[in-house]
Amino acid sequence: MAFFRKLKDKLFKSSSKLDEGLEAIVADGGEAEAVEEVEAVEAGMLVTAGVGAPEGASSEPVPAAPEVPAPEPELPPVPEPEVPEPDLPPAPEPAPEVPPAPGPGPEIPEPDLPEPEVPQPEPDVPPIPVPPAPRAGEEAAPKRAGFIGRMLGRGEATVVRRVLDDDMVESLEELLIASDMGVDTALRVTANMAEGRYGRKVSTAEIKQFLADEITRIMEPVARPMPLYPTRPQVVLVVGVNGSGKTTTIGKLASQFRAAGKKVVIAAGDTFRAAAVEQLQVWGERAGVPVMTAPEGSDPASLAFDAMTKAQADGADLLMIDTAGRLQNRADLMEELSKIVRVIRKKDPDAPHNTLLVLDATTGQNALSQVETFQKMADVSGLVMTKLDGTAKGGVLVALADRFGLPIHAIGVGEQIDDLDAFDPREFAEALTGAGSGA
Ligand SMILES: Nc1nc2c(ncn2[C@@H]2O[C@H](COP(=O)(O)OP(=O)(O)OP(=O)(O)O)[C@@H](O)[C@H]2O)c(=O)[nH]1
Repeated sequence: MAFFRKLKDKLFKSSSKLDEGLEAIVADGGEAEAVEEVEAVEAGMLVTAGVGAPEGASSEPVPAAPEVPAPEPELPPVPEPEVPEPDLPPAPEPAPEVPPAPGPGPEIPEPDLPEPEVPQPEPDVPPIPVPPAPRAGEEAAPKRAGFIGRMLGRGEATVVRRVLDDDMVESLEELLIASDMGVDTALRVTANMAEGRYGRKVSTAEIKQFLADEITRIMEPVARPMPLYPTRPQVVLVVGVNGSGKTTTIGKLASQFRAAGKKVVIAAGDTFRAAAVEQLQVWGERAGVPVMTAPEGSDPASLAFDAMTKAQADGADLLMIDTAGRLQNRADLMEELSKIVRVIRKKDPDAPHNTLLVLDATTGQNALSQVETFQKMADVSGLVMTKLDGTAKGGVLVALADRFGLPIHAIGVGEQIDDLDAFDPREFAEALTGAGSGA
């Protein structure tokens, strides 16, 4: 899917941060297992040594890691080195030139494990990329390098798996909090994900998929495009703090609505800054949509009223009203927003039909307080999250969905006119966690 690829490419910062963090967590205390042992574990034939699986845990099958071939139920519970692996490419042996595996992914070979804790020198093996900032007490990178190094040396197919226990859950919580998911949401996501899986061995690929599934579950109810009504004009008020991307979003939306055959009018409600009006005019030109303006410093509520009158007279389908960026702690500016709403309701008591709050993903947790404040002032009906490209804070979207349940109509992933798309929870979750990336 083209957009998925685009989103994955553009969400690289969040994704790589989570990717690397998850790999480090699994590697820290994880053990390399031969692929056939993994198969056996997935088929429910092996019991994790030293860890008592809680009652009920074994009743839930562990989803197969994407890179692992189908289970072979007839295998004995102990890995048999002599079991052939016809579908594996012959491993170069030794393979010093093989670059270090970036993930637990197409993992490397090792039938005669386990004896993982015996560190072996690997003078000829290139160093593994060090995962980011290990948390206090973690020594993920060195351990992982040892394993992978030995695996590379042997050229045999293995996957690193770690028992899902309290320590691992705690590390996952910290990682999700660091990705701006917020404490409450991070705790809920990890708890739900771990439920029924305690005591099981999981690979990075599986953890990513479990997380993506849980995030998708939270996000699905809020993924709704902006509703269109038969009312003419449907008034769309666009609000948000300075620089959140309101003007850009209006330009992108206007372009899409126009392409869908809608007659659109834009009102440049930021009458305080001449530059803002000019910027909107540029977007109007790009989108092929007229932009109504008012002299600098004039009352934005008055412009909104005039724009309503014109849009009604012209039979426009949509009137999109830009507003000045306002900080949520500026009571005077927030009051001015209320005035715009009061005035346009003189023309249509149901207006605005949509109040879009545009949030900049890079502001992280501050987005939560912005929603709270704007909800009080402007009865927000939906969200647009911009600048998801290139931020490590994409997790805030999960927190927003979890806490407010407001519809997310669209996400911005760039500055170009077509860099706005419908919000797809599955694609977002997989892009955020790196699931399905082969790791
Ligand atoms: N990378 C990226 N940049 C964006 C996105 N959306 C908007 N921008 C950029 O963010 C900056 C601010 O966008 P504007 O649309 O001017 O924001 P605004 O909310 O209208 O700003 P004010 O009028 O100051 O309140 C511009 O440089 C945009 O190009 C996005 O999805 N991704």
